[in-house]
Amino acid sequence: MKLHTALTIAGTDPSGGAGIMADLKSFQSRNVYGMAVVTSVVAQNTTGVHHVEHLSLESIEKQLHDVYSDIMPQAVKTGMIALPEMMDLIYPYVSKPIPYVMDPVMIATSGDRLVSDEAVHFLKSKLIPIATVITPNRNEAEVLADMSITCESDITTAANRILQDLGPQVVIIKGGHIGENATDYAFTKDGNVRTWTSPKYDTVHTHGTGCTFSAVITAELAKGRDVMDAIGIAKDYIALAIKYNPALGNGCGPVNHMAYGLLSNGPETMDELLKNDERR
Ligand SMILES: Nc1ncnc2c1ncn2[C@@H]1O[C@H](COP(=O)(O)OP(=O)(O)O)[C@@H](O)[C@H]1O
Ligand SMILES: Cc1ncc(COP(=O)(O)O)c(N)n1
Repeated sequence: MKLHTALTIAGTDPSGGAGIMADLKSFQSRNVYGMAVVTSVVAQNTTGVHHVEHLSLESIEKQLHDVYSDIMPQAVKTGMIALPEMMDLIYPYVSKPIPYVMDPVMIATSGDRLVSDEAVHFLKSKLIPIATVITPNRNEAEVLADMSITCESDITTAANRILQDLGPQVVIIKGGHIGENATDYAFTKDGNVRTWTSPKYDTVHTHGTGCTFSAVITAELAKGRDVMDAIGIAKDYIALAIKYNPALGNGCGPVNHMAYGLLSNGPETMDELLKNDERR
């Protein structure tokens, strides 16, 4: 049975809620073979970030080489890339002709900063221009567009600035931190705009929502799905994952990666997968 393949390049979360751990859970839930290159080892849990150790450039390079020289991913995402030197190293790998989803991770849900100012500058000048999709939350969009976002028209202005000045194909401004509902806005380079709305669940358990959302998009792009369809699936997935969160930990807990598969009639039952396989 053939599986689609996706790679995440990001930091870790030993408590399993965010970073690489959330990405691999998302890939697996969407029936995609997940691979992971670790950039930084982060001691964190639902209460916050407590220690960060960056891996050496040599280690990151060797991990990237071992993946790309053996199992070529069909889509790649980046999460926490804390230092500009790491971005330099990663750049040639994410510029390969496969979809590249960039989650411009800057600050954890707990409020802890995860990347340096210099890295943000590099993110803007180097990685975002080659991204297929970028998925900033409100704060990240404010930094990228260099303006504050307080209403819907600010979202449009910020997205247009990001598209024009930084040049990704699609920018999704996530509404987890804006408005009464959870509305996400996607703007494409060729002028399309789409929104997806779910109820905003009144919960503190949103640790790893951004990682999960962008990882599901990556998994769907690895299958060759259209970007807008991929975003729609990611939106349904994250809404159910938050709604049915397992309420773990003493702080902002993780989401439920089992919810979407169990509760939605997703297109990919095992039967359908096997049928697809026979057709190949
Ligand atoms: N309380 C919530 N209820 C429903 N959806 C939410 C909630 N918080 C975030 N989301 C959704 O989760 C996804 C990640 O958004 P967000 O939390 O803004 O990202 P980040 O984790 O990067 O801050 C988006 O699709 C957003 O709309
Ligand atoms: C290693 C790592 N990467 C990213 C996040 C952001 O998490 P969130 O998805 O809650 O914004 C995190 N807390 N840790």
